[in-house]
Amino acid sequence: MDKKKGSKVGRPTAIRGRGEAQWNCPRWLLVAAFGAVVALLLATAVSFRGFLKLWISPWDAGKYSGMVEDYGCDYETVNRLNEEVLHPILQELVKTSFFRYFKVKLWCDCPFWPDDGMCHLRDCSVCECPDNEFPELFKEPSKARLADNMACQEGKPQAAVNRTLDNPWTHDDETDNAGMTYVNLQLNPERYTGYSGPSARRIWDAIYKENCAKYPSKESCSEQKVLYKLISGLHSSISVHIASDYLIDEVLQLWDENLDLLHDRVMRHPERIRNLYFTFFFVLRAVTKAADYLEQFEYNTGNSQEELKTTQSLVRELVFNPKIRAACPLPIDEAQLWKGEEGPELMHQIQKQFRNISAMMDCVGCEKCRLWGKLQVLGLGTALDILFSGNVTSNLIQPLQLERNEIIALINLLNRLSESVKFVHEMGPKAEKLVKGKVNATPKKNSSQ
Ligand SMILES: Cc1cc2nc3c(=O)[nH]c(=O)nc-3n(C[C@H](O)[C@H](O)[C@H](O)COP(=O)(O)OP(=O)(O)OC[C@H]3O[C@@H](n4cnc5c(N)ncnc54)[C@H](O)[C@@H]3O)c2cc1C
Repeated sequence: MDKKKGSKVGRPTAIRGRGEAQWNCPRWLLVAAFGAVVALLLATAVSFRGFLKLWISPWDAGKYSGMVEDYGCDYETVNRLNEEVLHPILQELVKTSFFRYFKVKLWCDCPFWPDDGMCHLRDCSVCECPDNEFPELFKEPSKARLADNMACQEGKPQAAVNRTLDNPWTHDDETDNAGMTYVNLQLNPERYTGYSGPSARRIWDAIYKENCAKYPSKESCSEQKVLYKLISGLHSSISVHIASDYLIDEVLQLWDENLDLLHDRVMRHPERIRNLYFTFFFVLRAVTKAADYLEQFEYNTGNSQEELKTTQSLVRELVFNPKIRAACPLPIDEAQLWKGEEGPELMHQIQKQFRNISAMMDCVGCEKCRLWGKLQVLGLGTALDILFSGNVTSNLIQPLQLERNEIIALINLLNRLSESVKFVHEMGPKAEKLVKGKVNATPKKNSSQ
């Protein structure tokens, strides 16, 4: 049948009865009408999903429900466990004199490029401890690591990756006292410092592009993905701390939360939240795996016996906590990683990447960010050491040996992550509603203009 003729015949007219008009309707018109209805239904579903996403809290909407990746524990349980058990213990623990002093070299030159960082705010600087403030016992190294007198890595990027160390994941060495200072972490909280721009961007770019690409290839192995998730989770945590303690007014020195920033940098990227939880759990897993070692460690600072007992009992409460063990009984099985022939080579490669990241902390152009960057990367390196060292060639397994500074870094890192998880859980939904409210309040452009 010719198309023109067909279309004329099919068009319903006023003089035809209803039934006639339906029967004579051409097939193309029915198909078009059906298509339109399907499209309408799809559009409604999509916009309803968008509506749900914006108005229901991300926890309620199931955005972050279910299992934390690679861990036998769901988000709700992690949040509850953190708020009821971990956060209160850790907050107490990091105030003790053992855990509040961190030994650090703050003034090494960047081994990768000329220093270009500038941070003008006074909150960029770190107030170092006067010599008489930190515990006398801390002046002695806690244990003899391979003493190789590692100095700063100036101008020797390779030196940062070729050393033979006890902890092959990091390049910090507590036995070398030259240029080391002690910092009271309680007086130098990680918070907004104003450090940003090309210097900060260059470091994050170098970390992600050169040392832990998100997915270097489609076949990218689980081990590479773990490294990416850990760094991304740490990055999320730093952003959360900036958002939770932000300088709203420099003149008035007014500090408050910045929920826009929280939303922009973290909440609107579900993957970054997932990585934060992953990193939190990873470090917690390391702490509980090293429970016996941590329990036995010498926490004496020369202060009162009372304080020593408090520190020891808080450590025990943390590492042997039955609620933690009962709540999430199936953690990541680290023995599943580094399998196969290429296991040892892969381990060396990823250790080298991580040491590069560690060395890159000397390029951070803001003192306080450098302090916390170094501490947290050392904490992550310690967690990696606890969980992975010795997994590749079982005949080389050595008993765990940690330096005092590594334990301080590990526990302070866990505390920072615990704070971030708590803030995201409590303030995330509010940040999302706030941003949605602003979007709704924006006057719509007049269509006739
Ligand atoms: C080690 C280090 C420590 C720092 N500490 C502080 C501090 O204590 N206080 C302070 O005020 N500033 C700190 N900064 C600076 C801060 O991290 C930001 O770089 C700065 O605030 C500028 O932020 P931005 O919006 O440009 O994005 P950035 O946070 O610099 O992010 C750069 C890019 O990385 C990607 N990205 C961001 N977050 C993630 C994530 N979670 N996972 C994967 N990719 C991501 C995005 O593509 C983003 O555009 C630190 C920087 C570094 C490198």
